Amino acid sequence: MAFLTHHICRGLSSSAVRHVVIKNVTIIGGGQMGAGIAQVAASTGHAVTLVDTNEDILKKAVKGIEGNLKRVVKKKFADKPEAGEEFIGKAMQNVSTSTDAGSVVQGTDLVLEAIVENLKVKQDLFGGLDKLAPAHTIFASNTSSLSITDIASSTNRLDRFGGLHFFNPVPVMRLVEVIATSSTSQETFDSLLNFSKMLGKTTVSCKDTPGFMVNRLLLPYILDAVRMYERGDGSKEDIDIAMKLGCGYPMGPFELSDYVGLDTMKFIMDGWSAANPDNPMFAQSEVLNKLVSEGKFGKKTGEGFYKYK
Ligand SMILES: CCCCCCC[C@H](O)CC(=O)SCCNC(=O)CCNC(=O)[C@H](O)C(C)(C)COP(=O)([O-])OP(=O)([O-])OC[C@H]1O[C@@H](n2cnc3c(N)ncnc32)[C@H](O)[C@@H]1OP(=O)([O-])[O-]
Ligand SMILES: NC(=O)c1ccc[n+]([C@@H]2O[C@H](COP(=O)([O-])OP(=O)(O)OC[C@H]3O[C@@H](n4cnc5c(N)ncnc54)[C@H](O)[C@@H]3O)[C@@H](O)[C@H]2O)c1
Repeated sequence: MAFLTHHICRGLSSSAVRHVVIKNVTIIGGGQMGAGIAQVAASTGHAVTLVDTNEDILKKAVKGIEGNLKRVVKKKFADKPEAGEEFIGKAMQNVSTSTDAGSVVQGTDLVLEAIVENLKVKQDLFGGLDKLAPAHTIFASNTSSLSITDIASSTNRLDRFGGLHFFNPVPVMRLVEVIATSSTSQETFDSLLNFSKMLGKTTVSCKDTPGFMVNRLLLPYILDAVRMYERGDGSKEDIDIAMKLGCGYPMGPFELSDYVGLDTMKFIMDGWSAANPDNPMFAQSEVLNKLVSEGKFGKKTGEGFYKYK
């Protein structure tokens, strides 16, 4: 298990508050997001323990992190291959893995969750870890759009609970939404803000409102694109081209959906639909349901709206 570091910042500027300096991080969920966050945290000098349900997933995650670090190094150390190798070596040394979250949280400053987008599953995870993690440990969720307040309600550390919403792919996307509930303490918020900055990200401060900032605007856009396609008003290819060339977006809505993962997209939609049953925007999508029921989750399974094999 990685070493324990827990510092209280003192003697900063007069406006600064005491907060936990996050050095030792437990990331639960080694999928797209968890592995990406682990990569960035490890390469910025944090001791990271990545947790998932089985060894195969963790092996794949670690292999992916190493592969992506090579991409980073190719550009960052273009003229200094030895320094690049050293950078990768140091980052990889900072990563350890476990299939037992309970046994690794004792020495951690932050438990950051990036598991399936399901309220009950996230509550069960945090409820269990709350009894095992030290008092100073901060809990945070990378949920796309579930309420942080609802997730935190399974714990007794409401003041040490917040949201850290990263974007996919984490090593490339520069934003982190830092979310405070009405119970999140200023110290916890500052710790989460500083941690995100240490990762080299730009932060925005969000209240715990549905979809925070980005997804509150992105969700209606993507869902409208799906409806447009379902109505036959345009092909998915043309809608994607339209948004890329008409708006300068790097991906069209269907490419982006495949990139996010259609399983995750359906989880998000179902959550919003349950919370807003009368809003037609969140009504079930036949096309999305069919693809998900066929196991076509997008890029990660080789097929979604498009084929990747
Ligand atoms: C209904 C619900 C819907 C809501 C969904 C919400 C989901 C969620 O909550 C919010 C999100 O995340 S929303 C999603 C938000 N996300 C978006 O909106 C993403 C939109 N898409 C994009 O920004 C671009 O298409 C990409 C950056 C993905 C790829 O760029 P490209 O030009 O097509 O292809 P490229 O040339 O291959 O890569 C370019 C550079 O990136 C580098 N690189 C890539 N992956 C890497 C990795 N894993 N590691 C390290 N590096 C990585 C690569 O090496 C290269 O570096 P170089 O130094 O330039 O050589
Ligand atoms: N995909 C995106 O673009 C994106 C962007 C921002 C936020 N998010 C959010 O991040 C979270 C993860 O998304 P993802 O795309 O990485 O999903 P993913 O399916 O790629 O990975 C989820 C991982 O969590 C693991 N997992 C599930 N339950 C677990 C448990 N109880 N304990 C340990 N591990 C468990 C799974 O085995 C899987 O490896 C979701 O809440 C999602 O909404 C996703």
